[in-house]
Amino acid sequence: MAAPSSTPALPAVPAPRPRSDWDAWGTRPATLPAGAKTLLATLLPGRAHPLSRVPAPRLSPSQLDDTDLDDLAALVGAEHATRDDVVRRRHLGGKSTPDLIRRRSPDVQAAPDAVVSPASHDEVRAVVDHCDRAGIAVVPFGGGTSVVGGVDPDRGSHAAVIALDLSRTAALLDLDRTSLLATLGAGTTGPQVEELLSAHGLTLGHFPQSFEFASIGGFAATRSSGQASRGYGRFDELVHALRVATPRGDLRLGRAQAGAAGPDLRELFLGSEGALGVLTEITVRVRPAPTATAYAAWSFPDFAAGAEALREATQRGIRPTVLRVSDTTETRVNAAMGGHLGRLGGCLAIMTAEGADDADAAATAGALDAVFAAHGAKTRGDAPARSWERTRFASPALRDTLLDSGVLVETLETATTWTHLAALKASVTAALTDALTAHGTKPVVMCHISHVYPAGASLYFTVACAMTSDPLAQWSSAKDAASRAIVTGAGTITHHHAVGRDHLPYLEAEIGPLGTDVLRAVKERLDPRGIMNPGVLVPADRR
Ligand SMILES: Cc1cc2nc3c(=O)[nH]c(=O)nc-3n(C[C@H](O)[C@H](O)[C@H](O)COP(=O)(O)OP(=O)(O)OC[C@H]3O[C@@H](n4cnc5c(N)ncnc54)[C@H](O)[C@@H]3O)c2cc1C
Repeated sequence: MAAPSSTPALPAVPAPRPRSDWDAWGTRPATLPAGAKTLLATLLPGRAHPLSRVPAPRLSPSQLDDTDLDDLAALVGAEHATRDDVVRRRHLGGKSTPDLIRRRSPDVQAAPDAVVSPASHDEVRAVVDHCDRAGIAVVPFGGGTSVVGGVDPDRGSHAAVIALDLSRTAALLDLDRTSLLATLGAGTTGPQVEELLSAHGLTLGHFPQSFEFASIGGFAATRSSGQASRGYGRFDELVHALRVATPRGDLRLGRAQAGAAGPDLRELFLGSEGALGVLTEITVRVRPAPTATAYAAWSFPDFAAGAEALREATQRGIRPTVLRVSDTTETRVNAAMGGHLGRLGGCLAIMTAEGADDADAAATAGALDAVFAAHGAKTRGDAPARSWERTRFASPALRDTLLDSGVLVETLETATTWTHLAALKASVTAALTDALTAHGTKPVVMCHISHVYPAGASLYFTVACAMTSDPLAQWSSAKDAASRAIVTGAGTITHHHAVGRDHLPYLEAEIGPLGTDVLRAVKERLDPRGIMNPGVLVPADRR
């Protein structure tokens, strides 16, 4: 890409972007693709419980008194501290399937008592100080795309809770072109980050499926992983420095490259999920935007062969940008749903590889091809990978359309070592299948390897089944069964969705009682009154 003719001035503020609808993913309903009807007939043998959207939800009344609202308004501007129901309903929580099901309930919806939107670190600092003094819980709210209950309006033991909406902090604050470091306001969303960086011929390369709405502060607070993680690294690997506002004071972490000044305190805040403080400014490693991309796909005879091929390629150091393989069920369902992927059998693997030029990108595809062929893979050209890239942000909106038809679709993820991968996949699949079958709704359980590392990989499950008349109980028992299979099967309770409130009951099985104590001690030191996101990372009732 040619260098821009003039360097845009900093700080630079991005164009505003539409937010996701309050009760769905995205901004407009998705149409089910061709082939979905056949799939629905298989999934819904005559007992659909469709769930409609609620046009005018009833919200819990605000518990924030006039004095506190006035005080907060004085800190951020009257129009940026509000108890208005239309604003509060955009902050009811995240976007898991249970969240979307709850939004369709005619019952009163638990809402934050106010939404407060600071525009800078100093305003965040002032709001946190006020809430600490007044005993008001604070839920940092980035894009609100959490799928683990991370942005639920939980008051804990406090009288009121605010959603601290960080969208007004969106900006490119600083750019060090020499070191390739960009400092961004925490509320900058994925597309805004790329817009701001592309003006300088740069990219961050972080593309989670929630890219369109999630924020850079949220990526850091949840240790997000993007679809291009093989090429660019997980989000935590992209973070150079952080500025944090905690109830006890401010921190600036990540002064120099590769410091050995004791334990790396950035790691305390990467994955801190708003429970320790507010990440206000994030300095990330950026790269020149890619100049060439190669696309390729293969079909493996089975998942074991695909996993083994990905392991070998990764351990040999072959580094495409995106690399993933679906199991046979997911490959078949995608083929039935899409039409794009034709009638592929076996297990589909796709790859994209960025390079300095076409030959460089093609060389990565060629290196993978050589490894994959030895594992029985057949090449499938570039169309499946191009099709995946074109449609990759569109599929989550189908969840809403499927709920309309009485189909529950939800995802969950884990990671483990290559040694335990096959057994973990089998046990989680069995747990989901058994739990949902016990409800009389035999599911379709699909899985793909979404992120690969030399020592292991992540497993991403998608589950679809007919919805019962109590879909929250239905999914809760399946999720519990899967989570138990994960923690007893050498998996992590989360590879990238984070802990939130939903995974908290399973965290101690992973980090042990001492690990839980360490987290509690850090929380007590930084947030002695427990105002920060009560119930996330540390149980609210144990403080
Ligand atoms: C359809 C869909 C697809 C998804 N795909 C992916 C994926 O591919 N990869 C992936 O990693 N995740 C994915 N997620 C999960 C989610 O998008 C990520 O967790 C994302 O990082 C959250 O960003 P956010 O800005 O929306 O954060 P929010 O949902 O607003 O917040 C998430 C957590 O971080 C805290 N938080 C947010 N901002 C700050 C801040 N500035 N300071 C301190 N704490 C903060 C919140 O309090 C909360 O605990 C997906 C979610 C959905 C709904």
